[in-house]
Amino acid sequence: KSTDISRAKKFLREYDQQISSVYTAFVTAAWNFNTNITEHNRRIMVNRELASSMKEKELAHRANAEFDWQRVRDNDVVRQFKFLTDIGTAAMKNETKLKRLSDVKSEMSSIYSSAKVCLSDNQCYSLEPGLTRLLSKSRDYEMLLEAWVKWRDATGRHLKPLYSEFVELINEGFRDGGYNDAGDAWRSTYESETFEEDLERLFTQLKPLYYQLHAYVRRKLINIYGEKYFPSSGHIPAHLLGNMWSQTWNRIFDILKPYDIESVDVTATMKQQKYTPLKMFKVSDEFFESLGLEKVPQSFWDHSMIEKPKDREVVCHASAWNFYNNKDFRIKQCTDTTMQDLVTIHHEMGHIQYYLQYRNLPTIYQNGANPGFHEAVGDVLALSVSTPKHLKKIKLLKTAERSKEADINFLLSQSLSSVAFLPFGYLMDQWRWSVFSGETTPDNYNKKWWDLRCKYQGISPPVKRTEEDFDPGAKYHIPANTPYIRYFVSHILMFQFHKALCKEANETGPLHTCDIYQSKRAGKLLGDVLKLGSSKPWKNALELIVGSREIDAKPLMEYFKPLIDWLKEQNSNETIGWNEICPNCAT
Ligand SMILES: O=C(CCC(O)(O)[C@H](Cc1ccccc1)NC(=O)c1ccccc1)N[C@@H](Cc1c[nH]c2ccccc12)C(=O)O
Ligand SMILES: [Zn+2]
Repeated sequence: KSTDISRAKKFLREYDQQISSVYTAFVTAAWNFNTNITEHNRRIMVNRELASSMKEKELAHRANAEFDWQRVRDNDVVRQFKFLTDIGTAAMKNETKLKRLSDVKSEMSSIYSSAKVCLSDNQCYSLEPGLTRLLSKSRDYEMLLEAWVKWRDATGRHLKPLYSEFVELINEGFRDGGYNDAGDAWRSTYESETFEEDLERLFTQLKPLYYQLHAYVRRKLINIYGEKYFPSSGHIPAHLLGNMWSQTWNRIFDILKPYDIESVDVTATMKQQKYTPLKMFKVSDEFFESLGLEKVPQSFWDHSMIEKPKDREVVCHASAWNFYNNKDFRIKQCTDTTMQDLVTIHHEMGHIQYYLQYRNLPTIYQNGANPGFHEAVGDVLALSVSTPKHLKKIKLLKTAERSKEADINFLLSQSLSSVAFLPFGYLMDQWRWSVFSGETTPDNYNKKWWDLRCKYQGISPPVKRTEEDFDPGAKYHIPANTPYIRYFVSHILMFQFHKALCKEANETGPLHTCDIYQSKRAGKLLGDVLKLGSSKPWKNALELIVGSREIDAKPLMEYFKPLIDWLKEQNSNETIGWNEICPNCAT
């Protein structure tokens, strides 16, 4: 076996050329299925995915057979070989099972994305935009309850058998790939021995902030809906928080807002100014360009799907696509004209910016420094866009007064989408890792889910749940098999990035008023980190942007400091927190 550097580099060039063409073929088929859900498109996608796995397997096998690559005296070559020989489920020995794995996953995706529910108003709704709008706007307890239950009937209930089969297959695949189970493989992408302890420490650090917010919101909701709906255990019924999964609460800001001044939710103004999805994407693209970062190419505007088509079923959940040909990058999103969707657009455009920044790296390095980095890029810019100062600049707000009341209103609004999210972002993969490890079996999927939801989020199911239900399956990322801890990591990272970029932009005020718009220095610092892709360990990338190698919750706490003090005052007569066990949970 060779350790010759030039021979190894020649193999890597061949690898890059071969793997990028099978990825382009697969991604194209996946795009066609996601933007037109038919059995025909599903089959083509499954076949292309198999071909891609076969190619990964063949090239990994050749790499191990021809090279003693761990001993090549070039760290970059060794890193590329380490990644390309780690092929995950593509190592599955039984190819029939590998095809079944792909079939089950695409069938779950079809069921979830085509699901509709008909309510007692004799209307039938998809998740987007119908149920999403209803969950945000309705203040009718029974209406919200019907939508919450029927969505779970239409998705989770049907998915449970498929998901339990899926778990067996994906675990077998990853075991053949050298891992204990799928969770072990997913956690390995963070290249850290202490990953789980680090997460636990971060969550514990942030709990007090979440508990204060929870107590404030619970009091406000009791005042609106009445004491009788709220269990004595201290939990908040899950369907009252403005979101189908209670993961972000910003959509009920209007009933939570502390001071009656101009609202920072500019949805109404966007509608008045006849904002279209295209205009919203242009606003986002212009922000990236103002930092001296890349604009999206014309092909992005030609091929993206930014509105829900009327004539076919599509996967509406937003996503950003790299076609691995250095020129084709797209977003698929069923955009609604809301402030929330303007933030989501920045999130997706952040993925595209990462693609554009690392497009010239070898394919094997075209990933985030870690998955949390990829999720954080757009959200960092959204922190600047959401400031009253910026919204005034783009004429979505008339005044941007700096007052204590305005600051509290703004910080509360921001906390409803980032602080409220933390326990959900943390628990999703606690549940999934326990399923992959075998600790949670199909006969207690739902019990484990509600134990975690009750314990970490302090929410409870509004009606009794059983093991016929499969409530995790009602959230996109479970049937889509998309890891979720990346969003928890990104929610911490984004405030570290924000603090570093604000300093670079010479923004001196309080962190929550900082807007990095048009700062070429901030853009340069961010761009240099994104250009690394996954070519360096993520702690190196983190050190480059924030000057430390550790994920740290302090910038998040600093950002919300004024709010924490205010919430403690507001909650002086409240019982903070809730009992571990919650009512209505699976018996
Ligand atoms: O799922 C998304 C956005 C969709 C995505 O951009 O993360 C998308 C998900 C996906 C992954 C894999 C296949 C299909 C869809 N991820 C990407 O498009 C993507 C792009 C490049 C690299 C990795 C992922 N957001 C999460 C959570 C979230 C993100 N930002 C937030 C801000 C506040 C609150 C919640 C969130 C959610 O909706 O629960
Ligand atoms: Zn994302």
